[in-house]
Amino acid sequence: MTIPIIDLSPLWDSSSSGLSKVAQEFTYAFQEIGFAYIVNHRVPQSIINEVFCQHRRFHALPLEEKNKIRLNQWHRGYLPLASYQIKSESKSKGILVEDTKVIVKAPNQSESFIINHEHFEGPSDLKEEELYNRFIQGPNQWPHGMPDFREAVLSYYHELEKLALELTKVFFATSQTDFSRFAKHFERPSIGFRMLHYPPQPSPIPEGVFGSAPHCDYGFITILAQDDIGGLEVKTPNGEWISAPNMISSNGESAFLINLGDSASKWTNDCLRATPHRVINRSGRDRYSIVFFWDPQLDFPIDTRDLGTRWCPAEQKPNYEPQTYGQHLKKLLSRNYDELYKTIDGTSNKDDSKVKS
Ligand SMILES: O=C(O)CCC(=O)C(=O)O
Ligand SMILES: [Fe+2]
Repeated sequence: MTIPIIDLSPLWDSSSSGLSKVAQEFTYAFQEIGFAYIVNHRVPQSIINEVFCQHRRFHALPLEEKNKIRLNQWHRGYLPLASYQIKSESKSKGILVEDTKVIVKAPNQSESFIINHEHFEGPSDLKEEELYNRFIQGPNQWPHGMPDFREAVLSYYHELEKLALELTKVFFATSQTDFSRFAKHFERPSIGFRMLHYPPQPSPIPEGVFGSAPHCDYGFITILAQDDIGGLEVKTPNGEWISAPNMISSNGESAFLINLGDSASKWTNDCLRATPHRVINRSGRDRYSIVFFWDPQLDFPIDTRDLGTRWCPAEQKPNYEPQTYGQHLKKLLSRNYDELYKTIDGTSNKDDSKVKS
């Protein structure tokens, strides 16, 4: 099984036939393997090159400097090497990740710089300080004295916002649902942005030690850029791990890899896959990647019925109870970052949205 390549060119002529063509390829990719390369994405290569250059600069800083912006309670800042361990129990059709609990023996062998969306959500009569106290709402942290870093990160981030919105339209086209009905939920999306550095893992690599342990993403659509080191692997529906290296398209530009998170899979009643993936850096060299998590607003209701009957016939009960995206995300994040969140939220981490049969 291979990861399909989706050419986005037909999208750019703004015709409905172009959207349908891409949506067809998207449906195939996400019903089958749950990952795809996208080419002709219109993100300038110069912006991609510059953000990777700044990414390397940031991670080359002394630890003491990076620790000045250590990850805060709003999930923004620097997350040091091997500081958290994945306990995700996410599941997508036919591919269980539960077994990862048994085999993950060490924290992730990576360090990250993380920012999230910079706007504040909630009732407009709340003061900004009050909004800061709400779940994952708060200011980003930036390294001191590195304006070029901030500029490069934000240029790339804004390009990916535009691309993600186009991919969202494709997602709704796969459901034969009109995007305009949902557009307001993506006016202030929840965005997670993570620049990961994976130092070489010392050989021999013990079983159960990962750069990134097997997991499914939590949210809606993920757009990944990576250097040419390799190490990302994707679990196919028959249980095989296949590698998903960087791909340079025929026009000389880097392709992006896209995948869906659990909330998109739940939304489509498990018809489109959120596929487990992992990173093991066997290369002997440093690996750098940039992950852009594009998710709806926190108060967005994830309800299969809203997508019509494409994924769940009217007479069938959907697999999940409706839930807001915030409820879904909070449970998954607090499970994997419990030390960080236990002070913020005393509620249960159990995912209780699955309909009991
Ligand atoms: O670094 C990568 O290639 C993948 C990272 C990843 O899967 C994640 O952060 O969710
Ligand atoms: Fe991931």
